[in-house]
Amino acid sequence: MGLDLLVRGGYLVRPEGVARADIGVLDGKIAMIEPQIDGPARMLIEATGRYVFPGLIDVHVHFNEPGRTHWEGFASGSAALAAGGGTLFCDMPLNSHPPVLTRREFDDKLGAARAHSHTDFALWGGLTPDNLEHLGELAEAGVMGFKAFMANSGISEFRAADDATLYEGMRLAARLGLPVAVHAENDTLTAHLTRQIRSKGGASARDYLASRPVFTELEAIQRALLLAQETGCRLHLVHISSGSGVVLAYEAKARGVDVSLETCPHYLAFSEEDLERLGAVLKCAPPVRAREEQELLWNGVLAGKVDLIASDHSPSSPDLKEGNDLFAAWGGISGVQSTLPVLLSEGHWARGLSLETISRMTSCHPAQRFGFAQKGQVAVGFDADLALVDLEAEFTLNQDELFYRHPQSPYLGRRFKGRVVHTLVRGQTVFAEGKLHPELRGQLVRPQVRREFGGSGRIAE
Ligand SMILES: NC(=O)NC(NC(N)=O)C(=O)[O-]
Ligand SMILES: [Zn+2]
Ligand SMILES: [Zn+2]
Repeated sequence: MGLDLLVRGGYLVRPEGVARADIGVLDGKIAMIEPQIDGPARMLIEATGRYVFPGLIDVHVHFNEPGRTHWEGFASGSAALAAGGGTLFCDMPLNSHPPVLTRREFDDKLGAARAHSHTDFALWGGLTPDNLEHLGELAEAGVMGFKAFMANSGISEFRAADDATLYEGMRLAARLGLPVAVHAENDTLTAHLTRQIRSKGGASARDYLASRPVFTELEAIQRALLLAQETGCRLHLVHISSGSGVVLAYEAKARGVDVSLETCPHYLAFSEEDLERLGAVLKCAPPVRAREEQELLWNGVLAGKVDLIASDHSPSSPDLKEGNDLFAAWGGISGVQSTLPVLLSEGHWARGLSLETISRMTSCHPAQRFGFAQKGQVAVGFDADLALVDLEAEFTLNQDELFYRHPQSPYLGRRFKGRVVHTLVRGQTVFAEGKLHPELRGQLVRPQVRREFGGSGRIAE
């Protein structure tokens, strides 16, 4: 059989372990995996000494197109994703404008994503008090699930979901077989504390941290878990920032609540002192936490309690990140390019986190949880979405290496060990040796809904 591509000699990172093998690709799929494949193949990639990960699936990005493309956009966002070994991103329904609350906005975003994305993509729909009657049409259109904010989203046209909206939205989502993802922070308490601190002139990093303490996150997590249990809705907790949050959610999961736990590289890489040092470029909600919470979060990751890691890449135009008033600055950081380097440096090299666990959290689990049946594993029959990594390469992240529309990031100037050298989407190179290969256009990946997807959408151990 003639192959389109042969990836030769790499160490494949697979759920069952890391082992050396060749990969044969035909029509964008992995057609064979053998200790040695002799071809013939139209193209050869020499991967000796490289680690071959399944391409990263980042289930939480804000590329902000259409409507706020001057903040990021599909072209620059997906290029950065690919430079970090990513092959599939899941775009949030905001801060694109208008946000994705109806079929019409879904179609507009789909058109823009097909025209400009260099990798494959899936799309979240929104769940707000304004669009309960549109969830059905969004499901039909192909959203992977519904995203709700329990606290202020920072965007006036995307309103926070009150308890009644969450409850009704979850009931509907359960019937539609789709998950609900929540940004879990208590709106009343964070707004109250913010007002109190602002009225005394508070504006510093410490003031901002004091306005969103861990318990305000825990309260919202707890409430979301109860609502999921009551409605039978599959719940996805986005960006859990604290180890205490992981402990709370994992207990519920162990009791049988259908919940998946996401955290982000910035909560693992940074703590409160870093926010004081770096300022607005590291501002996000929930905020980075105290060292003890950060270590507790690492414990959760090392113990396999965190299902998946996503970037929550949420940039803005640079002017919104200027100044010393931490409350006035845009909340959201640029990191989609750095997920794997952070996990390799701080996880694998610094803490002994296995490569298999890293790839489970960044690829296999996201695919299983959200029903991306063709994605997430280096295995025969799956899409040939691959990230080739030089595990030993050390580098300092420089501005000229960032593919973001605005080359700002809290990771600038940081030292990393473990570098992505080549990324392929469906067997086609999109990034190699520091350069974007812009030819490929991404496709929409629709979720296989629970009923059809091996019956569960649950993450295998
Ligand atoms: N509107 C946003 O993009 N918000 C995001 N911002 C953060 N995390 O600071 C988020 O995911 O909540
Ligand atoms: Zn959020
Ligand atoms: Zn987000």
